[in-house]
Amino acid sequence: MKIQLEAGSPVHGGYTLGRVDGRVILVDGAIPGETVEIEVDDSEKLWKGTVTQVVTPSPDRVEHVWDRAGGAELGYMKRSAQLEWKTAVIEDAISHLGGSLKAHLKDAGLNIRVREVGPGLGTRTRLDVDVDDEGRLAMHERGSDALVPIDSMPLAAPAINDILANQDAWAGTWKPGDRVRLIAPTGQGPVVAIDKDVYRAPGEKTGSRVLERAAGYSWEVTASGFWQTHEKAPVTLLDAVLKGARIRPGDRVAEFYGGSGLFTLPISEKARAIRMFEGSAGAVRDARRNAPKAEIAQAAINPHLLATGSEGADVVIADPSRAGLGVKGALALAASGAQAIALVSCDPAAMARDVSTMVENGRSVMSLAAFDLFPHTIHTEIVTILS
Ligand SMILES: C[S@@+](CC[C@H](N)C(=O)[O-])C[C@H]1O[C@@H](n2cnc3c(N)ncnc32)[C@H](O)[C@@H]1O
Repeated sequence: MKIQLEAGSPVHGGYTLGRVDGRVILVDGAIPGETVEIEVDDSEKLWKGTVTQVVTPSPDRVEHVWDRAGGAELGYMKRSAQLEWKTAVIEDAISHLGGSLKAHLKDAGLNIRVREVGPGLGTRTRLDVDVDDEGRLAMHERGSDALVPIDSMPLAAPAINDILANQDAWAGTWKPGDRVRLIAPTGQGPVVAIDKDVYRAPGEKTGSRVLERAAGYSWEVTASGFWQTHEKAPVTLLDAVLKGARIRPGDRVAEFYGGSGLFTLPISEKARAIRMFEGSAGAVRDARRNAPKAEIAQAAINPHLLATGSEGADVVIADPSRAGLGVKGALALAASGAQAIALVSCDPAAMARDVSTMVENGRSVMSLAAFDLFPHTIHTEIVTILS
């Protein structure tokens, strides 16, 4: 079914809100204010529509930076419009899921504004791709299982694009069905990781870890493990967390979801002591090498551990995955004796729930900074400091 409507405000997931005859439709591919024709999928209770024609284009509409495959959902609008979009999505999450948080932020004079971090293209240091039946590197079409062969990906760093453009030279290194990670580390030349094997040139294996550098520190990170993907993410998040939490030399710090030690290493140099918790065995091995002064435990983090692990800490840092802390986890941190809590959230809805839970249980937001570390996508990174 085709419908024409005016696209309303953006919401979580990359949609704008549309309304027809009082019914709400989630619209994919529109910019607020545009009149668009959409193909409606009415198979679910909540209708969704995909733009088939833009009737009245927004002045913010540009040629898509990457519509060959998924991974750049907002690539059809100017970067400034993407920042406004992401800001509106965070505000919407706070209004709908944040309880009294909206009023709390207003009273504290804190405005939300997603900040641009560097250029929109050429900044991604990791790209996960598949090998198709013909041995070509490929990505999934958005919302589909179909593989599209690629020889460039504009969001990725130039060194990754060099590998994509010269992939014939790598024939024989990977095979159909492989999952391949292309990495352009900040501290060394590019590598290709296929499962546990890492290559610095076609057929030429190298060590399993890559060197990352930021803010005068360096980390060795397992190629297949987690590391922030935007080249400026480490320095941006370190700055926001370290300055925001105001860690002093006498402080005892508890860190949860510490990964390979991005925050653990600098804090272990600044604070009296840091205890870090992380679930992945590989990340824990890396973190122990990267931050030998820290006490690092491999553990499944849950509300009980958030409570016991933060006992005696002056500062708590938590950087959970997309699901966030959860209400019980946020309650545990709110009840800790820490003077400062730094929460790094990569999902606006989880952030709104976690921060409002802490605010409604005695904590105050000192700052809330949102960074566009995933340009052209729907994702944002948010650092909230609470006292
Ligand atoms: C967003 S990453 C952040 C890592 C690190 N702070 C960084 O910026 O590089 C989240 C980390 O939490 C870990 N993790 C996620 N859920 C976990 C859980 N329930 N228990 C323990 N670790 C978990 C993941 O292995 C991952 O390393």
